[in-house]
Amino acid sequence: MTLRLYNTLTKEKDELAPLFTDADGKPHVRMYVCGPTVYDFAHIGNARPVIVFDVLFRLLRHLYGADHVTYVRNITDVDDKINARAAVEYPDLPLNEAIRRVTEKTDAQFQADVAALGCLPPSEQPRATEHIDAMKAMIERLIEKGVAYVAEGHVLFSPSEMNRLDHGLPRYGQLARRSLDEMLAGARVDVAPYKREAMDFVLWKPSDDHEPGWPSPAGIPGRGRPGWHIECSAMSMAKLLEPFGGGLSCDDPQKNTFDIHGGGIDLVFPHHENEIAQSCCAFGSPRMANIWMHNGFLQVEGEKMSKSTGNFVTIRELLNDWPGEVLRLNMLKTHYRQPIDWTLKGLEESANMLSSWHRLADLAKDAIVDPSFVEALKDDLNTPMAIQHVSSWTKAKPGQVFSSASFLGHGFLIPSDVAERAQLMRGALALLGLLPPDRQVDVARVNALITARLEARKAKNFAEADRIRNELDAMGIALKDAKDPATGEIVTTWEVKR
Ligand SMILES: Nc1ncnc2c1ncn2[C@@H]1O[C@H](COP(=O)(O)OP(=O)(O)OP(=O)(O)O)[C@@H](O)[C@H]1O
Ligand SMILES: [Zn+2]
Repeated sequence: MTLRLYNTLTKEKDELAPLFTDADGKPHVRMYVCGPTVYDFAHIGNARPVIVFDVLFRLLRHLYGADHVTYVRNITDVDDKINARAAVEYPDLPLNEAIRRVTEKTDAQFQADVAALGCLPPSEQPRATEHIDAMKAMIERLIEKGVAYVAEGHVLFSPSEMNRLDHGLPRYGQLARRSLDEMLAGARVDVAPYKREAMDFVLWKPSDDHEPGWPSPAGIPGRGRPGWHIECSAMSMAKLLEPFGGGLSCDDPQKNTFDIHGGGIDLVFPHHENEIAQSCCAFGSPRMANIWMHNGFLQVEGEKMSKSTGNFVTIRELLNDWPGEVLRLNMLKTHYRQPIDWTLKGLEESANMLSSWHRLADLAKDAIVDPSFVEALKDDLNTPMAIQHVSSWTKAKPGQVFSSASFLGHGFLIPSDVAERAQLMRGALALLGLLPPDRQVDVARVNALITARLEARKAKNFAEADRIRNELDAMGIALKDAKDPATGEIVTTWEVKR
């Protein structure tokens, strides 16, 4: 089966068909996920998209090869929430210096938190402040096309003007499945005076002298700063279109569409709708990204975990009590589109489950990736199904056919050989990012050191042999020497210490 992903745009599971081909003739997948606004500790709800799209990134690397996937997750380091936090936290510093301190500190915390949750660094993590020129170029293009206008030092995007353009572009509201007329009818009455219509949204706004700002686009005097939505349109252009032959100077729609765009379900409207409006109008392309994926909410007692309601627990706090892999597994037990209720009981179950998995994986030195396990992930990242499969390796009796009727309609055979099950377990855990760092054994290095130690012993260089044993010990590897009864030679086996 090819990889199928649920697409918010089509409301169906669509097959991924990468648009770009690398020089070696192999397909290249491009994925963009909206990243954090860096002003405060991330909560475990914010970790959900990071973990979900990390699993997808790992799966794509497995299916297409690590060199054939580009995953971009941005860092929003210009935002009024950041300005507000900086003024409160460092009232004695000039605002721009205070902002720099807040964003640097928060970004470092975020990177450390998500690394502890087993997430690989994305291929690129562009910062909004490094792409202001790209934002300005897009804004000027949108004004030229008549879908954006200048008013009182602001630049605003007009969804009504977009819908008046008649050239195969998406209608505003296509992703959210809401019509612009309905939205306008239901809009608030206290619309900012510089907006022509209630649904118009900000591309650029003026900055006071003490606020962060850059020379404004489109001949507007003075300084200003971008709105949130244009940041993602510009950064995805800079990282996923221009390096692949697309961009503002290219009017080939194929070259101005990338493969996957993701984020939490709350980003569908207005953020992603507005990203689509900006990008499709700027490039004249019918699609910004082919597949739009959205994760469901992490909830506490039925309510979305969020900063504003105060019902949140930070990743950092949870990491004090639980290994990152337990938090990660607890997230993956639920399908990414379903809501998760975050409970202590769930965490305890995940901890138990994971320790039995690790015990089995520790029996193996090598990893094998089980095709049925991968099939589950290829079906819209069905992690609960994949986990059910993995659990069967520890639970069911070897040799038994595990007949889960729901498992893609087939039963599957549990290998009777424990060594084989251990290898499968190691492969599955690596693909899900659930091996703790001390269990991610560099097998080639261990084997090379063991060979070197045996050679040292043969040469009666016992000091060197002991040094190597100590080095392996520090890596968490325990050695066992035995004599091969047939040849009389020393044979060394190893295992990961618990
Ligand atoms: N409870 C949650 N469950 C799943 N994803 C979430 C949750 N809260 C935020 N996200 C996601 O985290 C990412 C960062 O979002 P954002 O920076 O808007 O979060 P936030 O400002 O902390 O939100 P809130 O104020 O609601 O807590 C987005 O992709 C968003 O969809
Ligand atoms: Zn975005």
